[in-house]
Amino acid sequence: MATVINTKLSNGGKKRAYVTFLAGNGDYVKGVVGLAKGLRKAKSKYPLVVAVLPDVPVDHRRQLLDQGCLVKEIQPVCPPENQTQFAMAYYVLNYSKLRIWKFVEYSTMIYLDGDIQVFENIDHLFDLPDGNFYAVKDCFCEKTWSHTPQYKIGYCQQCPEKVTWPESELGPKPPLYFNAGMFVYEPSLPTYYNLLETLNVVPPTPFAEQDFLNMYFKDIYKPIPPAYNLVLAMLWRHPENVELDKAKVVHYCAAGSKPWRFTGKEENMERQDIKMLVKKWWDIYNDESLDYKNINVQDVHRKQQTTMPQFFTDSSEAGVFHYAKAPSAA
Ligand SMILES: O=c1ccn([C@@H]2O[C@H](COP(=O)(O)OP(=O)(O)O[C@H]3O[C@H](CO)[C@H](O)[C@H](O)[C@H]3O)[C@@H](O)[C@H]2O)c(=O)[nH]1
Ligand SMILES: O[C@H]1[C@H](O)[C@@H](O)[C@H](O)[C@@H](O)[C@H]1O
Ligand SMILES: [Mn+2]
Repeated sequence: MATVINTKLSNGGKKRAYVTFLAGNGDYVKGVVGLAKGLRKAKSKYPLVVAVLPDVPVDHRRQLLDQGCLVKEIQPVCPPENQTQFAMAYYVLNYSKLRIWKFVEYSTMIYLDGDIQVFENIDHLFDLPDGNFYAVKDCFCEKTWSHTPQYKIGYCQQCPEKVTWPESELGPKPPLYFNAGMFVYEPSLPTYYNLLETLNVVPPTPFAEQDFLNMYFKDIYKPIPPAYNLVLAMLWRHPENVELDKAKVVHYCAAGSKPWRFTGKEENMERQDIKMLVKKWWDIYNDESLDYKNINVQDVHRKQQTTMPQFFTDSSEAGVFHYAKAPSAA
């Protein structure tokens, strides 16, 4: 049976979509293609919007359109000039993710990093009550966190009882901190403009927009279970908090774990659970039956009408794109 992608995306007048982010001409496009196919395999009812920076080449955009994604170009967002050392040099790019708050044609969106795979349907997260910011608690135990007091004293919010937070020396315990590779949010123009204004007066920090979003949404942040964003380091840092067979969403964020670059040589990458998860990612990526063109083959009428790649052409302000039909690749 053909899976019907709900291009009207509505639920009682509310439009919903998944959204990811793509920058550059490197290999992250593979991650996004894999994600589009994973969402299809999980029978997600809602489409995947890809917010692309202008430097994403045409042939990569084409691959995404061919996978049924909605491609929307966004302009880069740059933090104020500063000497900050980002945990990874490229994290500065991720401030551009803030543009997804202006996708107000949708009432609720689920953001997913390109190095995430969805193995089970998570559409029910769209039904969570409005007014909150939902995401999974991060872990502070990997070396990328070595700049933080948490790392230095061995404190992690995943096991807060192990090391007591030294309030007298470091002040009040820090608020819960989420991983920004996956979150449920409501696009909003007032929030969008306020995010950008606030960014201009806040110095950049090592985890870039992840730190910034944590600061900005700390009062409305509601943690959701780790099954909705399994940060791989949890497997060796906090195995007691992980139920691997229940993980619906896996985030290949540990050093050396990106499936499309996987060599198995980096620390922890020889683990059986990691190799199994990398294989599961490849099984989806290589599964031609999950390609958009094959999924829609039985729905001839709909194919004629709506499966043509949709190009977005700028018609209002920079970065806001509306689509126009373009010739089919099929
Ligand atoms: O060259 C690149 C680099 C990144 N990305 C996009 O940016 C996302 C974030 O990059 P990573 O997945 O490599 O980052 P991590 O998962 O290691 O980092 C974590 O911290 C980051 C801090 O900037 C972000 O918040 C990110 O969402 C969060 O999961 C990628 O998934 C991808 O969607 C690209 O498209 N091209
Ligand atoms: O938020 C971070 C980020 O996703 C890193 O890339 C990952 O290595 C860390 O484990 C995680 O805590
Ligand atoms: Mn990631």
